[in-house]
Amino acid sequence: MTGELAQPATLIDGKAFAARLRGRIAQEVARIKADHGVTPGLAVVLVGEDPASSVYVRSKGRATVEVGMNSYEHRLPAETSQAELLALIARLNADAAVNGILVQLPLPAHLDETAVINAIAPEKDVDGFTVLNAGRLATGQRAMVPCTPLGCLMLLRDRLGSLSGKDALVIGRSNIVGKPMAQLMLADSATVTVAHSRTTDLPALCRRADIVVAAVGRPRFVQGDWIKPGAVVIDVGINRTEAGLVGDVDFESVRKVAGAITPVPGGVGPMTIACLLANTLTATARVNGLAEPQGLTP
Ligand SMILES: Nc1nc2c(c(=O)[nH]1)N[C@@H](CN(C=O)c1ccc(C(=O)N[C@@H](CCC(=O)O)C(=O)O)cc1)CN2
Repeated sequence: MTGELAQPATLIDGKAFAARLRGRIAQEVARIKADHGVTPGLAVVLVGEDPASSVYVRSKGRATVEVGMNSYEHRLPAETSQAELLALIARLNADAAVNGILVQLPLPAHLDETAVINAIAPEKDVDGFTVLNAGRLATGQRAMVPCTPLGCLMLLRDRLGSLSGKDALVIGRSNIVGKPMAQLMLADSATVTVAHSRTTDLPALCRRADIVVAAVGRPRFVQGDWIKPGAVVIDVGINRTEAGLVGDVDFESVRKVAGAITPVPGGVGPMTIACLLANTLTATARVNGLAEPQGLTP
């Protein structure tokens, strides 16, 4: 293959980075408890029994308690109606002990995901998925930022220092990852291209990119001969295949060309949960008029 480097790519250890971030959050939680008598609270709502979602919700609850926050888990049956779900969200919006609310996605098909998300009070929207927070992010205003893109941004800044002037390619245009990721890198003065299923000549676009964020939901989609030597590759994919869990990047071919790459598992995934805790702490500080801990927001 052309462009192979003598050294394989550096592994970006998201698991270790996330552990350090959770450690910092735990210190901040202890400090605001001691100084202000405030304990952050996170409510997570799961509708149905999707096995992967169930695991994520359990991990979120465990991580919440481990950093000293209160965790409120609401597991609802798959046949929960829209009205019942909206009534629960209204109760959580009104509950002063709850600083963050998260509805685990995807929801069962009979529920209106957009309406459910937008029922969450924007100041408690720790997923950053409400239209108000998405609009604030897009217009450069103070927002709650979606957890996965926030985690990717932290890893990129840690690796590169500044993103200014870098050519960045986001593959995928979802509201959860692709669009907010593009907004965050644009705000950091990268030159950002968003590619999707109708993009022509994706490999050519990819070869120009100093940064590639793959969030396309297709196992091992991005190939080594698409990568500019030395580029930083962030793999957001979580695909369960017969060969096990794989990302959206063909790890073996890409690592020979890239300068740095996130593995799957152990890359972006753990950052998603750590950033959820970061957002919950930020939401708690904001609602109580406390100084926001540094380094948890873009
Ligand atoms: N309301 C939300 N729903 C969903 C989100 C989200 O951010 N908010 N993101 C994903 C799922 N997700 C969190 O909810 C998530 C995915 C993956 C991981 C993770 O740590 N992955 C591990 C591998 C774990 C495994 O074996 O499955 C890794 O990559 O190392 C954490 C959270 C969709 N829904």
